[in-house]
Amino acid sequence: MEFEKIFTHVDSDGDLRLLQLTDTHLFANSAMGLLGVNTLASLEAVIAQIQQDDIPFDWVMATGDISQDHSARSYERFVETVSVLEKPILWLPGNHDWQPVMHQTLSQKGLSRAKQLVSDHWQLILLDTQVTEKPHGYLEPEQLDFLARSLSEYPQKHALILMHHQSCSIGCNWLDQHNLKNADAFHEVIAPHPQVKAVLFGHIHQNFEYQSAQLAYIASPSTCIQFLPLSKEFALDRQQPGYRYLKLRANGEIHSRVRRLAGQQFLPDAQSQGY
Ligand SMILES: Nc1ncnc2c1ncn2[C@@H]1O[C@@H]2COP(=O)(O)O[C@H]2[C@H]1O
Ligand SMILES: [Fe+2]
Repeated sequence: MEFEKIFTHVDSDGDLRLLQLTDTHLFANSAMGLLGVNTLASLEAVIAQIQQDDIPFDWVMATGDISQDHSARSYERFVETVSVLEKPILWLPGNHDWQPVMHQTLSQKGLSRAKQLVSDHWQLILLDTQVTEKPHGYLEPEQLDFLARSLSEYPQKHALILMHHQSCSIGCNWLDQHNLKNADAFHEVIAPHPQVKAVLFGHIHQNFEYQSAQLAYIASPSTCIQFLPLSKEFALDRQQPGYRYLKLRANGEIHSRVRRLAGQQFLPDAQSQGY
């Protein structure tokens, strides 16, 4: 597999500004929902919120589970809906995505295939952790090699690593069984590279931030349904859909926050036991 790279230049303040959108779980049929939440309507509401918030950003990062039904139409809907932001989008696959259709459709709709973004002070590395038709994640040797190579290539630039699955425990037992299975191998690769500042992920459908001795682990709410933090068993949250904003400073600091929709418009079916 070929890993494409993009070079980008940021304005004089040196900050690289990102929006994270994750786990949109879209369908071909715009009337369909996940556990009672219409996923296209909730994504549209999040996009409208972003426009209203009017925060300056340069790139959109889509961290997986774009589609819930594997259809080309669901991927088209993603691009059509997010394109109103008029910003470039980079993406990586989640456990629910169907990569043959995902690659083809997103490329046809004009999205880059790049998995490395190199800026003045930062590089972003987007990894594929998908294990076909399994909810947990795994980094194949090819992905670990790509990561190691990219980090060695730019030792002077701060690094943000993006992937779908969590490489640390998040305190939800039922979700932690669907984690990155070879997190040890991942941590071995990044250990000699102190420029790695954070790993940004999706999958857990909740806000999450944890700073370890070496790096920060950061996740964002889904644009549809939310899982209850710190719950042993499957449990939904009444928190609303949202997105994350990140400002990557020239000095290596990350300033970030989560923004959720106001109100209670998107509430999942409280009786649901999973999907
Ligand atoms: N009740 C459940 N128990 C365990 N796993 C579940 C349950 N319901 C859904 N899942 C899986 O857990 C995953 C977590 O987020 P995903 O969006 O990847 O999709 C979810 C399903 O694949
Ligand atoms: Fe998901």
